[in-house]
Amino acid sequence: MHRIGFIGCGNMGRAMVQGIVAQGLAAPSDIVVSARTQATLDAVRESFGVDTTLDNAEACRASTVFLAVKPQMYESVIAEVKPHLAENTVLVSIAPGKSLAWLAEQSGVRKIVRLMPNTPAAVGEGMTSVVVGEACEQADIDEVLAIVNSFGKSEIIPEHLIDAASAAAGCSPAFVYMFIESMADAAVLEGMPRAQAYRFASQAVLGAAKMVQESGMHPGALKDAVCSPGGTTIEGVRALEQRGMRSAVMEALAATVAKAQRL
Ligand SMILES: NC(=O)C1=CN([C@@H]2O[C@H](COP(=O)(O)OP(=O)(O)OC[C@H]3O[C@@H](n4cnc5c(N)ncnc54)[C@H](OP(=O)(O)O)[C@@H]3O)[C@@H](O)[C@H]2O)C=CC1
Ligand SMILES: O=C(O)[C@@H]1CCC=N1
Repeated sequence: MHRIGFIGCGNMGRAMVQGIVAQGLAAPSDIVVSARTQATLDAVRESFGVDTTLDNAEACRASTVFLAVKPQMYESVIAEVKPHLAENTVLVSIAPGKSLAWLAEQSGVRKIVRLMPNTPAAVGEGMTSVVVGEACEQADIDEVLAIVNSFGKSEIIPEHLIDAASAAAGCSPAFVYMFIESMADAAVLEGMPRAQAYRFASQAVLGAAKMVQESGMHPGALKDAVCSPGGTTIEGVRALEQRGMRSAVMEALAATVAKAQRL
């Protein structure tokens, strides 16, 4: 594995660095991270032993450079590092709303990959969508896939699907955490201690997700198998449907897509 650069190391950058280091894909000394503040760099170095710098140009001395700053910072950070990006660098964007064409125009870089990762990368259970720019060679693609597969699963998709992929996997962990929190609140309401409620709710979500992935059954059939006739679960299904659960979730994901298109 060649040297990997990260410009920005907040919630998402940190999750990726954590995943890469934990899986041993790259030695910490082969990862260089830049950020805005020394406090972030000290924390990242302390946690993962990677090289750190306040100089974004230093993070560009790598074969693959991740831009892990907020979309609103992309234009200024790209302008700053443009003179330091080598001809053969693979520039990796993780921002919603920034197209391959826009990234190429701003950076002057030929080889560009758009990713949409998610924070479960930190525990090796990420789901990353990968949009490969035309100028990338197979070796570049292999290198990026090796990186993202070190912290979870990935799929190459066409660019027009990235907002859908971002809604379904990039943003959705936030909604799942809200679901887990709500279920735990309900258990606490019934008297269960808070920490125990999080263990129960989170393990149920983990198990249900594995059932979808491994049973080969339709999610609706899996739901039916939980609903005993005249039982307790179907009462809960009715309550959720009365409150428009499916529509609420679809509206939430559609809102993320609409925002990505405004960025
Ligand atoms: N959070 C998530 O779940 C996901 C985020 N993304 C994308 O990842 C990107 C980062 O998001 P996220 O990690 O949540 O944001 P954060 O705000 O947590 O992190 C942003 C990072 O950028 C650094 N930064 C800010 N300005 C500069 C600069 N001028 N030069 C170098 N570094 C700078 C900050 O440094 P400092 O800490 O020192 O202030 C910080 O480390 C965004 O484009 C987002 O859309 C994609 C998928 C999922
Ligand atoms: O909220 C955001 O914009 C980023 C992109 C996907 C998840 N977090």
